[in-house]
Amino acid sequence: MRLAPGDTLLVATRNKGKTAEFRAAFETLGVKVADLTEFEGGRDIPDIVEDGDTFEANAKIKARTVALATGLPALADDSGLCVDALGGDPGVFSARYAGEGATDADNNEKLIRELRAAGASVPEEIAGGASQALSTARFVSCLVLFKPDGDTLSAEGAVEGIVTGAPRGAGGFGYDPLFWLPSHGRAMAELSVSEKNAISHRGQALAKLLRLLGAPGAAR
Ligand SMILES: O=c1nc[nH]c2c1ncn2[C@H]1C[C@H](O)[C@@H](COP(=O)(O)OP(=O)(O)OP(=O)(O)O)O1
Ligand SMILES: [Mg+2]
Repeated sequence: MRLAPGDTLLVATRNKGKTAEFRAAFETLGVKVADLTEFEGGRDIPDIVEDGDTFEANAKIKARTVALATGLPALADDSGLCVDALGGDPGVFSARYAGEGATDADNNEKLIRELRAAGASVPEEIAGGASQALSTARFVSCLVLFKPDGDTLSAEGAVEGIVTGAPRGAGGFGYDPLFWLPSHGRAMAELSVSEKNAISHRGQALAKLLRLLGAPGAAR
């Protein structure tokens, strides 16, 4: 599959934060992005049950569902936060950490509560200037591009950071205000979309996927 300027790529998500990041990345290729709330018939696709055990399984479920419903190639992301002090949780359960229908605020509150209850902390030399550093962690993203002929391409990316109990920034979405980047001295939510794409789990996965598609260096 080739992505050419003027093409529209369907993204199998209802998360506007993800859409904004994909849109910014694909803009550099002249490729338009439409999510499930935007493309013709997208709203009619029922909520997709993400019951896979891995990010890749869930991304494939989302991409396949949308590609088969539309007859067009579809890109999906499944992602989450893996926190060391919680044994890798919430991982694939990140979106529903505080229960089905949980908001980002609910999930962030629960994360801080659980880490405080566990007495988690990070030594200053690792915390990299974070205040209230609670645990090392990584964001993970798996992207799957499902083509209507059944062919799939997938790519994964991860970014390391520190979960803090002191939210910062108003950008991004999800757990971004709690995710401190020692190398940048800022929280993920303090980055612009393009700064985030340049380092994030999703940005790295997308760069790999574009390389697999033969668009070297694009979108970063
Ligand atoms: O860059 C990120 N910055 C902050 N938080 C993030 C990020 N990337 C994933 N996350 C969190 C949000 C959500 O709690 C879960 C993703 O869950 P996930 O099912 O993949 O996405 P979603 O339900 O929001 O949208 P959709 O499934 O329609 O693509 O991990
Ligand atoms: Mg989801």
